[in-house]
Amino acid sequence: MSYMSRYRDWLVSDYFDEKTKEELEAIKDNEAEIEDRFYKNLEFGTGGMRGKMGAGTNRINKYVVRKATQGLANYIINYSDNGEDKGIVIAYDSRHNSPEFSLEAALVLAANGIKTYLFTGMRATPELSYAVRELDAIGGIVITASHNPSEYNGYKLYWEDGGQVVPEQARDIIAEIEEIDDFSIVKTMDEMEAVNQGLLNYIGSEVDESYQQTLMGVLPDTDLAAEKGSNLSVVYTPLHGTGSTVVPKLLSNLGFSNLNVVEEQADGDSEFSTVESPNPEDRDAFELALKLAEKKDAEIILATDPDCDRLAPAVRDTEGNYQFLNGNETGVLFADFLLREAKEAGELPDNGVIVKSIVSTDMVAEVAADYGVEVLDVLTGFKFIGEKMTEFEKSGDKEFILGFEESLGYLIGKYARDKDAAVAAGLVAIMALKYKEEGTSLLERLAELRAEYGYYLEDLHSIRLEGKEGQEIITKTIAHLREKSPEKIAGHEVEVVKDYKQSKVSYLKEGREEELKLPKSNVLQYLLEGNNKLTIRPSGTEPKLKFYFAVKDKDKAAAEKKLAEFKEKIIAEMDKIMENV
Ligand SMILES: O=P(O)(O)OC[C@H]1O[C@H](O)[C@H](O)[C@@H](O)[C@@H]1O
Repeated sequence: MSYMSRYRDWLVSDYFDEKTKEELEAIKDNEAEIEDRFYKNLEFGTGGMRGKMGAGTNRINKYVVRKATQGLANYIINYSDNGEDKGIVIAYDSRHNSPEFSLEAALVLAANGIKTYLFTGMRATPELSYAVRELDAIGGIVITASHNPSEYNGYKLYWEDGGQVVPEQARDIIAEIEEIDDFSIVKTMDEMEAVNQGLLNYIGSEVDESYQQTLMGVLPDTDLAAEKGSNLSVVYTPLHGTGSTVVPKLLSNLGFSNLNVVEEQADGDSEFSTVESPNPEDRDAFELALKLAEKKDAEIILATDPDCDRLAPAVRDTEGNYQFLNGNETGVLFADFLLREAKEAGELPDNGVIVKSIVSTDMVAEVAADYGVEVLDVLTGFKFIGEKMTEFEKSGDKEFILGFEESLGYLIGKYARDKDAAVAAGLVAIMALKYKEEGTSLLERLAELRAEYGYYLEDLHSIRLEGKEGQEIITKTIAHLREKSPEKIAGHEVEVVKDYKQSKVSYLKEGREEELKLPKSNVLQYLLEGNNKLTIRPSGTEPKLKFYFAVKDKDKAAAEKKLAEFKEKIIAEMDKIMENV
């Protein structure tokens, strides 16, 4: 069906409400907008289904949520053992329509005879991951668009181990969703009736309590925090999101009583009105936190994204300035700290493993190697880290120590299968306190590690390319690079090309090829002479083409210079390619 006929369908069908029709009527003279809203169905990407809210098949709205949930219900009925009784846990964040979409999803499941557990207020994504395991459910849904701007919402899907569904399973679920070509066959039922029949169950504080206890249980040095936590001055911002339901409580339970929360951002405001984008990767999001930190003389600042699965820390240096730690730096510091502590306690497993994404720093492998700990690479997306954890749990082959991604996601402990900014916030505070007690600091420790293992520096450049046209540019750019593989990038000779879509590593000097052992994905990675690395991939969560730069050099000045030149040249080269595709 063409986008125009789909559009007309929505306008005339009795199934869609008046508000939806009015919204669609208003764009009747804007063919580009009609095309963008109807040329396809909203897709499942890295982090589930995510898009702008609004009427249309390529937007997120109650109809698309209902349809996706009917597909999920069919999948549960057709493929799972006893999934109807085990049920689905549903959580949501602070966005517009999040409570409504959650209830819609719950009622579709209930109408299909599937039990649901719905949180009574906004909750952090990692708490959902924990709750799926804790309640022994068949899966979970989180209504969130994570760190995207306020006009977005989304639908993250979890399976019974607490991890987001991985591609193979997602394909089967998507097939069920795609089979529904008529919205009106989607089942739903009355809320009270669902409650009375025991199909809809509201949950809240009891899960919060056991989640908090669990977090306390996996964190190291809680005695130190209980005794001396008040010595560390901490500023925290949930950036208007769900972090406010868990992080302040955790930090205070741990003993960090000298905690100041950015009041203006602690309210769950769906507009995220104090920030341009609620993404802790953006320095601008820290403006209010920095002001408060200066006022309160804070030693660390912690910021979490709206669904509280990403954490960005900033640390005060000896000159009183705040230095941001990116996901790679934080991941390396976590690995170093956890491994050192485990070794000192005589608890270092001999089959320990750290799992990270292919675009996260290789420095961690050097740190881990000194402890005899393996580092495993997976594709971008914490679901792949969660998948590995479940494999280890089943086989007993490896002992999971840490999972992290450069995109500010971390997990320690096996209580969840998604990244947890709350546990990461607790760990940063504990580490900052411990180093302070030892007369050093997080920044000094990072400098020591770089002095020991080499100065690794990484950076990310993203180009936002919206809509159908944007997607085409992204696809064509990567296809062009795949076809005309460059011999040199930014003046550096290309030594190795990893093409994750074709599952192929090419060693250009030796003229040999090997098979790549990861699932297929549209990623190109170039290893260049002089310890430089470039990775290119489309974002699976936002309309962006992403370039990841990684360099290594002898010291800070050399690495910074190298990275700056590398980045500048590559951006110019890519701009040229993109202009001509
Ligand atoms: O680069 P993207 O595909 O947008 O993904 C970036 C990140 O997005 C979300 O936060 C996912 O949960 C992460 O696992 C992923 O690393």
